Amino acid sequence: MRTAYSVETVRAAERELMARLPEGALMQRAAAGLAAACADLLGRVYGRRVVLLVGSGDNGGDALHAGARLARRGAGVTAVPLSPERVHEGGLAALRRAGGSVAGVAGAEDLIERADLVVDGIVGIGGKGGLRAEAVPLTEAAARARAAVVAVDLPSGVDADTGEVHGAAVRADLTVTFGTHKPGLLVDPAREYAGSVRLVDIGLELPGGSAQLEALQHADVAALLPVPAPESDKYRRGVVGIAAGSARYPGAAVLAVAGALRGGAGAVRYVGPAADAVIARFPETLVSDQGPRRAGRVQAWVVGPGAGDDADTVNEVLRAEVPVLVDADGLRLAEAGAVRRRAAPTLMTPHAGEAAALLGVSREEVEGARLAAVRELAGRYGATVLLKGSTTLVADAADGVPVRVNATGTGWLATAGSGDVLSGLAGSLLAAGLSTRDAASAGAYLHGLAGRFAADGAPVGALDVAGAVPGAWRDVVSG
Ligand SMILES: NC(=O)C1=CN([C@@H]2O[C@H](COP(=O)(O)OP(=O)(O)OC[C@H]3O[C@@H](n4cnc5c(N)ncnc54)[C@H](O)[C@@H]3O)[C@@H](O)[C@H]2O)[C@@H](O)CC1
Ligand SMILES: [K+]
Repeated sequence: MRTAYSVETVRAAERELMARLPEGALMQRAAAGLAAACADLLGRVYGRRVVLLVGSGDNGGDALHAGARLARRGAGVTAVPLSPERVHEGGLAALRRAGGSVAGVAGAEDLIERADLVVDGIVGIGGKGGLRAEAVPLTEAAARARAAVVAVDLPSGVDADTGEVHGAAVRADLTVTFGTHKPGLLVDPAREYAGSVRLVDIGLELPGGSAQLEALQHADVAALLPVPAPESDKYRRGVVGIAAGSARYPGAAVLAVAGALRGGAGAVRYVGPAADAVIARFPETLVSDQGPRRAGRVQAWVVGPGAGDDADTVNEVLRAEVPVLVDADGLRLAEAGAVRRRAAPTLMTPHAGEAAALLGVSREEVEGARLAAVRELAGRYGATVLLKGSTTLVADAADGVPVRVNATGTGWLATAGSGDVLSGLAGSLLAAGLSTRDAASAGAYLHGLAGRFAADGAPVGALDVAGAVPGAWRDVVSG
């Protein structure tokens, strides 16, 4: 599992460690890791041209000390301090001793254009707001140039704690981060600015249980997925009910069932007006036209995909005493009070547009502040909320529970009906006994991986994604 900690927690851990180490030792660890990452990227260090963009704090200090290491290996290193009156003195002296030079901001754009590598040491976890004006032309020059851009700790200008980007920010090819991931490195839009991320261990000890974010990996998901025991039968494995589709949108029912059949439940019950279409495609489905209450026992419900305006079905499902996943039209039709009053857990799965409608803000606001939006929705509804997107987030209503972030997705998943497959898949995991948080995060993980496998670099349809879920499942459990 990858975890990300808040700036406040990182600072406290750093203070504690620094008190036990000789002065400057921590920065040397950071600089050594940074220099090694730069050397790997350059391939050959000798003779390469490196420009360091140096801010006024310790982030600039890291860049200067790493620059000194590269200069000692034969690179031509030039530091460009953005506020020459405030620069890390020890770092600057080390760079000079190693044969590096210092240039003013005035001619720096030319240097950047000729560089092989630009190191962004403008700001790290001490940054407030977007980049200041004097840095913007330099970072634009870096983006234009053929040089690789390596960000120190964080791309300067992004918000470490929230992943928000207010104003200009550096776009890096690689971010070398120290001690732990910061939330901004895992959540869009900031994540996109970070490029690939390399974590350097500097010996920080972070308090267990206080992470802001968790990103599950194969082994974590494998441990969550249900495995049928020898004595299992279809009912013990769990039955998932799908109340979806309408005369107008029968396809949503088919797609939700397609996802549910691959999600580990022993049987899938379908309730709604698209039974013929469902049976034609998936004859193993148990269908009923009696409405959710009289459809027979289920261990979890999925309601909403393609529901149109059928509020009665949504409300009937919300009165069930089993976990309920609400998606798509169901999100609009479900009353907040009815969701909050439920005794059994609820999982809501909006995309940014649906989340924006529920919160009464614009889609851009949700996309720009995804962590805040998902937490706010979970709190308002007293539910687990899965906010879809390039980095899908899963938040619980309870305070202090790390938000899960899923990064297995691919842009090819942005295809009609893909969300219906996810709702069926996650609902099936709920019926198999996973908690709402685990079902949502394991479902998103498998769905993203299935999207990658099905797409393999080309467009795919939602049924292809459902068809690729077993392959994703096998990949996860086989490590
Ligand atoms: N504290 C530690 O123990 C360690 C810190 N390390 C490095 O130190 C960094 C934190 O250092 P600092 O606390 O000095 O903070 P930073 O260097 O991240 O930034 C603070 C400085 O930048 C200025 N600043 C703030 N916002 C700005 C903006 N938007 N544009 C331009 N300048 C801005 C501030 O006036 C201040 O001088 C980490 O990100 C990491 O790179 C590493 O060396 C590892 C050890
Ligand atoms: K930086």
